[in-house]
Amino acid sequence: MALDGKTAIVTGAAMGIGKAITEILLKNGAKVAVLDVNKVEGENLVKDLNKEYGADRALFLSCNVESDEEFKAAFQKAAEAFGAIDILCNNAGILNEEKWQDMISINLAGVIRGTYLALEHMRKTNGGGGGVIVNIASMAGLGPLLTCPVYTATKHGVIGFTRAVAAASAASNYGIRVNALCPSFVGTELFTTIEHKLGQFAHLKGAANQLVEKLGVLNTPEVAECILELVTDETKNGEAFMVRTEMKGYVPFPSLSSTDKP
Ligand SMILES: NC(=O)C1=CN([C@@H]2O[C@H](COP(=O)(O)OP(=O)(O)OC[C@H]3O[C@@H](n4cnc5c(N)ncnc54)[C@H](O)[C@@H]3O)[C@@H](O)[C@H]2O)C=CC1
Ligand SMILES: CC/C=C\C[C@H](O)/C=C/C=C\C=C\C=C\C(=O)[C@@H](O)C/C=C\CCC(=O)O
Repeated sequence: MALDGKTAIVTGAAMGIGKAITEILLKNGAKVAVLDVNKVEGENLVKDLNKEYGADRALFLSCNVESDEEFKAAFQKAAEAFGAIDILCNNAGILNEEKWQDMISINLAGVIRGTYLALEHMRKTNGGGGGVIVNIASMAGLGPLLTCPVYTATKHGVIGFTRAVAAASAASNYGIRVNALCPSFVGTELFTTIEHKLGQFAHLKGAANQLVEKLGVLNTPEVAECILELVTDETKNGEAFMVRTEMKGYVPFPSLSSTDKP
């Protein structure tokens, strides 16, 4: 899928990984709607991006992914401004084990909400042009992060939802691919402020620090490169792509097909 002339929505795009995703999509010719709850950061970013990439290439839309109305309105405004939507990156997420209900609401329900809205706008069986959705999960969606059980649960949920909806979209001829990205640690505000956001298992932070030592810390452009691969490779649907400092690749899952022997 070439990105020239394509249009994208990125959630949680005012900073961190979402900002890097926005930049790589713009660099490759797409127009991007930057959705975020942080109006100041979002508006400033879009001002700078439009100076760098050309007027009206980026659009800021204030949107909390927890709100059906705000998300719906943002999709509508982006579609009106750009003509259609081809790409959605469900990136908005938080890590705060003390506010675990908020994490479920943003990290998992927000991804489901965004995906279902995108299916309505983009599916070929509803007059749309098809497209691609990338959900930002985490390596914590593949295995347990001891200090963060609820964060781990939300990211496992994102991967399960992504795989199921991808298969359902293909079986329904929607023309929409859905994939998940699973980065290890990335040097953003979410990562650098973690110490203050651990809940009852904060005493295990030594183990988390050892994991950081072992896995290292990615930078946001490295993560954005992987998004580009998931967006442009039209052979990929229902995949989880893991990226770590020393390796990256598609994650194998056990086959549970009824034709397989146990
Ligand atoms: N930083 C890391 O180590 C890793 C992060 N991730 C995931 O990547 C995604 C982005 O994380 P980072 O860039 O690191 O975080 P960040 O904290 O640097 O940026 C998150 C952005 O999302 C926005 N946001 C938060 N709640 C929102 C809501 N309810 N609605 C709309 N926007 C909202 C924030 O205002 C901010 O601009 C998250 O889903 C996170 O779980 C995955 C693996 C590693
Ligand atoms: C402190 C949390 C900061 C950011 C959250 C973010 O989403 C990053 C997560 C990064 C790593 C997740 C690790 C998951 C660990 C597991 O799956 C463990 O069960 C296995 C641990 C290590 C495997 C390394 C290896 O030996 O190859």
